[in-house]
Amino acid sequence: MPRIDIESLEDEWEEDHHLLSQRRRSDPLSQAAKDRIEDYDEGRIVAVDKGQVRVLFEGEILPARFSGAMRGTKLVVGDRVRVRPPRHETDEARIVELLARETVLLRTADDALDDERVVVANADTVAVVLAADYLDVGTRFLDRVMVAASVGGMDTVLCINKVDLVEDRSTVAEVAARYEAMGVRVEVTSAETGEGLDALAQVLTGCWTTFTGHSGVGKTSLFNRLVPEAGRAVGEIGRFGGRHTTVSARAMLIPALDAWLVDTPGVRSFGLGTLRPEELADHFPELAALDCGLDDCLHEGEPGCVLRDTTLHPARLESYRRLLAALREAA
Ligand SMILES: Nc1nc2c(ncn2[C@@H]2O[C@H](COP(=O)(O)OP(=O)(O)OP(=O)(O)O)[C@@H](O)[C@H]2O)c(=O)[nH]1
Ligand SMILES: [Zn+2]
Repeated sequence: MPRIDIESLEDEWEEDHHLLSQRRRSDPLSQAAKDRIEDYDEGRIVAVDKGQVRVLFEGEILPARFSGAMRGTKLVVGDRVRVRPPRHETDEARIVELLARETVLLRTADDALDDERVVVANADTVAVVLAADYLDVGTRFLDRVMVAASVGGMDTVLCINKVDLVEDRSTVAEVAARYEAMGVRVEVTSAETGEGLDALAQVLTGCWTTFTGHSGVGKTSLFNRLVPEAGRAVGEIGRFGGRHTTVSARAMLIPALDAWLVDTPGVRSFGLGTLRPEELADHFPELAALDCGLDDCLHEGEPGCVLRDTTLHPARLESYRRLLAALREAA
């Protein structure tokens, strides 16, 4: 499998985006044109590359261009849009309007919440894949993604993969229980032996799920097991090449499950938007449930803070403190 230079791909992505923004136009639309737009049916963006998109429209994946009025709008995978269908054989579909986003996943840490930072819109779930033999490092990453998912309005699912590699499963069980207690759904899997894959498939059914996880945890292997026809599904958006040749996200359908899996290559961490330090606790389920009775308490051991009397898992407390420090620095 060819290795890619993520830094240079990200630079390229930024350049493309810059070019697109320079073409920004702001022609006001006539009322008649607005009325026409409202008549068009909805589609869903399934791939974005260099300002070109593919849209799922009436069961088909079509290449599409932006209408003039859409210039300067950055579309992302998962966006709901209105589509003017192709009018003749050599015509392309046109995206005429972006509809409001219900959820967002942001790229990069601690940035302002703006369109340029959205990598995926309207996904239901973020699935974090961790390797069973690497849970210490993994849970720190998971804790950040859980906050990003919560800020963006999505649920988190934890997938502990490579469970065939650990003999003693007590750590896996402890981590699973820790997160289940917070209301996170946990699936324990092996892409090698097939363990847990049916349960994972169930979680994905009928949803748009964004997969994330460090390199080597087994995301591709899980995809390949879940989507035996992955080659074909990818082929449908073939112009964008294999998964390592595109820098934006794209979605793949598992037809049998009506599940869309979103791949976000080149995104190394997820941003927390414009979250203020005093809001962080709202996105830690164990802390959100606490009521200190103190205004804007950061739960750092202030006199009277209930955290003093609460047994928060030490690893979660450490994650909380680290993210708090990061948010303070960004503020
Ligand atoms: N033993 C074992 N090996 C696995 C499992 N899942 C994946 N692997 C192996 O781990 C290595 C990395 O797997 P990938 O699926 O490429 O991991 P990835 O998360 O897609 O990695 P990137 O593409 O770099 O982000 C490969 O050699 C896989 O065969 C598993 O459940 N058990
Ligand atoms: Zn407090």
